[in-house]
Amino acid sequence: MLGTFKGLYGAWIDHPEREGKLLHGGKYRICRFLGMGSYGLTYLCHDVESGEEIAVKQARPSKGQLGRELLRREIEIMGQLEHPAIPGCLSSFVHNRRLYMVTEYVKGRTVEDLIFEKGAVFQESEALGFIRRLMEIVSFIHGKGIVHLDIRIPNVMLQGEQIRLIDFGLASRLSEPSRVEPGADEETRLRRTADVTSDLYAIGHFLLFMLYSAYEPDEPDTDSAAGWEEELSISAKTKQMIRKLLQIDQPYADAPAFMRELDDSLMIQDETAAPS
Ligand SMILES: Nc1ncnc2c1ncn2[C@@H]1O[C@H](COP(=O)(O)OP(=O)(O)OP(=O)(O)O)[C@@H](O)[C@H]1O
Repeated sequence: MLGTFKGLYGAWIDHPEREGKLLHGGKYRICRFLGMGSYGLTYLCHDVESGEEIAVKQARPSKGQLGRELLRREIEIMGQLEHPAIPGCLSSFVHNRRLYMVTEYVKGRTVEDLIFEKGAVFQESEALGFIRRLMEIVSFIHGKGIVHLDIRIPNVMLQGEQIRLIDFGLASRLSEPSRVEPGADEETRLRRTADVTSDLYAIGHFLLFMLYSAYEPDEPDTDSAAGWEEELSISAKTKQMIRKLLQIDQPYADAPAFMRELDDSLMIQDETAAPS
């Protein structure tokens, strides 16, 4: 009974603000609710004065102090990451005792939408090329002593030809003590430990999603028990890189170690593709 009540109360207080509502003393107008994450509610807003589109994220009221704390961290971390591929954190404000973060709005599509809604297909060389560009961003973040810890296809967007990485809600400083609970499952430990190998592990899964976009089963609609290594027709080198990213084999020590191998592999692919 208490659980049901808590659930209903949470849904009620997390209800998104209405379109047209003015925030921050009339500075921003809500255009559209973009979505609810584990800890935040995000809106597309207009800056009333400049007419510019911006994204405004609010901590989910039902998450209380933890939600506010995580948003405060996200604001701090995003403030340290000035990079064309990362939406800039423009400001933050408190409205009706609630904390909000203002960032650039990315007008594009997530890789998740591209694959599952648009039916985009990434062949091996395209997927590797995309990952190489994404790794430039990941490597920049790591260089700042930060790990993203949530690199997934809904958090990587394509704006025109440019890749943009969003959602730093779980990002962490490399020096921070781990926030993974001692009894956490293996997958959580691999993804969320504040270490560069966690982002590389996530990149391994990201690459698999891209490669599966081109996968055509021999018999459609039958669930195969085979794993990715049997199902995907990809080079032995790509398989080897994925095994290291997923920590099946000795993992890469850092992003540059993976990028060096990736560059070699892309060069070999180019040479093989070039007409003789
Ligand atoms: N700067 C941005 N520009 C464009 N869309 C954004 C931006 N930030 C977030 N979004 C979109 O807003 C929605 C909600 O994002 P949010 O980060 O709050 O949660 P989430 O990514 O859905 O979930 P979680 O935080 O649990 O991973 C998502 O659809 C996301 O693509």
